[in-house]
Amino acid sequence: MEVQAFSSDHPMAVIHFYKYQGTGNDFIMIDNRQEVVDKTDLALVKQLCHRRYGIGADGLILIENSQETDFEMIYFNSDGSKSFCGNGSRCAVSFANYLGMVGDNAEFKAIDGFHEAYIMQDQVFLRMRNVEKVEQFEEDMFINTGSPHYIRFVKELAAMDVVEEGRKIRNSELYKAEGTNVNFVEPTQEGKLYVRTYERGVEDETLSCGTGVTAAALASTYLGYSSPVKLLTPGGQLQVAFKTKGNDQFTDIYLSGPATFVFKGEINI
Ligand SMILES: N[C@@H](CCC[C@H](N)C(=O)O)C(=O)O
Repeated sequence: MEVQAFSSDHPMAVIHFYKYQGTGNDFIMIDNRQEVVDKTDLALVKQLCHRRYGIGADGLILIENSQETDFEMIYFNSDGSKSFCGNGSRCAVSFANYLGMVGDNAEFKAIDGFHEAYIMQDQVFLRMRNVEKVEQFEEDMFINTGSPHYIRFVKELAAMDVVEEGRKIRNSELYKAEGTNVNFVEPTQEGKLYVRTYERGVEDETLSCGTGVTAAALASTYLGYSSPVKLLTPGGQLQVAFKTKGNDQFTDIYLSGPATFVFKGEINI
């Protein structure tokens, strides 16, 4: 990845940022109501997310004003590509609450449409978009939960090379143009699902993926699981509740888990 180090010699602007994490999926949050960040500057997004030359994060989120709803959330992966992010949205709701833009209930706009969310104790509950279809590939599945997810149930997930296996699927003929996130899932003895995710746009394994665990929870209904499904990721625990409609449709999908402020700072660009 090509990035440039920050230069503090001739600062042109100061950006105040906040760092949040949702089960270890970490994000730079910026209040962009005054348009301090040029959202077409993808080199800046890459630079800010870089773990050695920048602040370091899986993604960057801009919170902007919206005419239609409480706020708009604009999500960038660390490589500058755009998508929808479940954990990022939960962190965005927590950040918007901190900014005083919303109370414990919020409605916001994202790249995949409008979302409702609420905060209860230390958990943020996020309503995901309805899922209209599940694609089946022998034992694997593909579900779009706002972002695209390939799901494979495996054994001995803890020992698996998720980066190598995930990258093969992400770069396969079927997906290489648009890319896909790849989730490896293993049922646990306690009736939960252990999920590890290779994320496109980060091009690495992340500690957790909200849209990914949502896809895994919906896919697990074909193995006899029912709502709510508890999921363990390397970064912590999430829950997905939903209603089923017919064979492969899901409505009222709620992803919930913690969304935590880590630190804040400022950077000259
Ligand atoms: N970590 C996210 C998903 C982020 C988007 C993904 N990498 C993509 O490009 O589709 C989540 O919590 O949902």
